[in-house]
Amino acid sequence: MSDESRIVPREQLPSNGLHPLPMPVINLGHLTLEPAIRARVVRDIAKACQDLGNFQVINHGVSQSVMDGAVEAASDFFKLPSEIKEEFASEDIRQPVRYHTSSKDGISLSRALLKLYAHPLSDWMQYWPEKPPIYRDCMGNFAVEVRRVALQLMGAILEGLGLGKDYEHDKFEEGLQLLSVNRYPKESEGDSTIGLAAHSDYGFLTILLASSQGLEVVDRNSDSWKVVPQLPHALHVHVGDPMEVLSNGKIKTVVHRAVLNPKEARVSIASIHGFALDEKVSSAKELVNEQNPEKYNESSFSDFLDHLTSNMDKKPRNFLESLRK
Ligand SMILES: O=C(O)CCC(=O)C(=O)O
Ligand SMILES: [Fe+2]
Repeated sequence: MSDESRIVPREQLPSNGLHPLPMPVINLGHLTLEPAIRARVVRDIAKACQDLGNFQVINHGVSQSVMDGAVEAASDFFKLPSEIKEEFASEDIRQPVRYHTSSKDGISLSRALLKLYAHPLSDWMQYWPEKPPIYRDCMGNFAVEVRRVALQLMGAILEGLGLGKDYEHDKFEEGLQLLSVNRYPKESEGDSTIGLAAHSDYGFLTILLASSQGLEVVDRNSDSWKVVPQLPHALHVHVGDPMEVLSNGKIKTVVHRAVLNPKEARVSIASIHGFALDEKVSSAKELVNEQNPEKYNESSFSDFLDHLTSNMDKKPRNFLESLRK
């Protein structure tokens, strides 16, 4: 996603697309069971975050009808005549609702994007599209439900880091949620086989719902691209730059991209979760010591947007790298 991500020169990596990534699948329902079971799930999530940076969740509490409704609303929006969609176009990357199809951001090679601020919903929904008529309800229901999953996961990850599930509780509760609603053409109709080039996200967590396969991630073990399998009823989760900062490098951000699907146009909804616009993220003091000195300077989402704006005309610099001490 253009505004919440950084560009990484990963194009040189071999594409190993035929080999799907072995994907941990976490049963989130087990998080609310007895302490011993919860502790095991927390360990599995912590391991997935540290080893791979991504995993999938099932039994997450977002109903299939809510997921289908969000995908339908997204698809129907992108089918609207251009002049209706273009009403949401803006050069200002701070706009809470923004539509674009150009490759000005350097990473949208063959995609249309509608970016929406989503939390608190009552502040932002009034700016969302009113067409198609199901849009606000369907996307709003998904936003609320997926945010609950994100907060639950964040608690488990913080617990897994040894910080306790309520670490910085208020900052997560009051944090931003952004939806990147993406539409990619069928492969034969795209300008390039890549829809969205390599990047990492500017949120602690991204939860992704997609209508079909197309997401690829860099597998750290083989340093090659791997296809993310599309599992029924599952949501895909990956960590972003602020998680690397908060964990002082214990958890690494995930470089990913979207390739065009050969069989059909594809819609994806990435829900991105961070602190409030001006709230700084720094490495947890509990994870900093003589052996592990603080690796990053603190920054806010607002700093990231400033960074994007000031690098817009040049090849964008990697934001996370710019924070490294
Ligand atoms: O469409 C996808 O699979 C990925 C989308 C994504 O990475 C994003 O919106 O940041
Ligand atoms: Fe992304």
